[in-house]
Amino acid sequence: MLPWSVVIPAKRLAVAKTRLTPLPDGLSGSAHAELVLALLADTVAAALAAPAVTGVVVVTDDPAAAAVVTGLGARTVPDEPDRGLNPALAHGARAAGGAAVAALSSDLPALRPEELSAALTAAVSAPRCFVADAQGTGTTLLTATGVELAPAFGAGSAARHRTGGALPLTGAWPGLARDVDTPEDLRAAVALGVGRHTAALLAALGDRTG
Ligand SMILES: Nc1nc2c(ncn2[C@@H]2O[C@H](COP(=O)(O)OP(=O)(O)OP(=O)(O)O)[C@@H](O)[C@H]2O)c(=O)[nH]1
Ligand SMILES: C=C(OP(=O)(O)O)C(=O)O
Repeated sequence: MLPWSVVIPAKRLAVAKTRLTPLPDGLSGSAHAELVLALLADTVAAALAAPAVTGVVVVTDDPAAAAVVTGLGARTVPDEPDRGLNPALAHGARAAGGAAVAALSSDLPALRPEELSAALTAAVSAPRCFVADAQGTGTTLLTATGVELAPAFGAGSAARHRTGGALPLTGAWPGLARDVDTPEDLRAAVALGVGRHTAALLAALGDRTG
């Protein structure tokens, strides 16, 4: 098994995941940031627990996100060069170093460590591989072994990654594919079973709103 470095992007929590506004009336705006952070924390925790993963690098300038993910055992690097998601991922991949690097979405609360390990084990089939999201249009995992990561995340990224020569990987990894962009996605992730950070926050939000 190759030793994989996993790079996870996280822009400032307050401005991230604007499509995810499931919060009931009466909750403070900080609940949105708490939810974005819980999704990130569960993703990072699952990645760190994957046997194939030797280290996780989170690219972020958000102090709260940095505190939580370093507490879980990840490393952080500054959000440079401040030109958006793909340059940030390329920067994180260079900082991570190593011959096997993967970019992972930050919004996978139902990710299981064994799913990520299975996908990374399959990712030796080609120099660059990717896993599409549950819709089939986006990307949740992009891998590179011995070559540049060349990330092309963003709307419609699955087609871009395929056109750019990355091999699509499929497998029995529903939590890896289930990214959370909308309230509906969050419900689907909860149905799969979310990690402890997201589960605790949703329970607390339920208590706060009665
Ligand atoms: N470090 C870093 N992460 C980024 C940057 N842009 C986006 N991200 C992260 O990449 C992921 C996908 O980002 P986007 O698709 O732009 O937006 P989003 O936060 O998912 O949500 P929407 O506002 O609902 O589109 C999220 O985890 C973001 O935090 C960036 O410039 N730097
Ligand atoms: C960045 C992506 O996804 P999203 O905007 O849905 O988080 C992507 O699928 O490449």
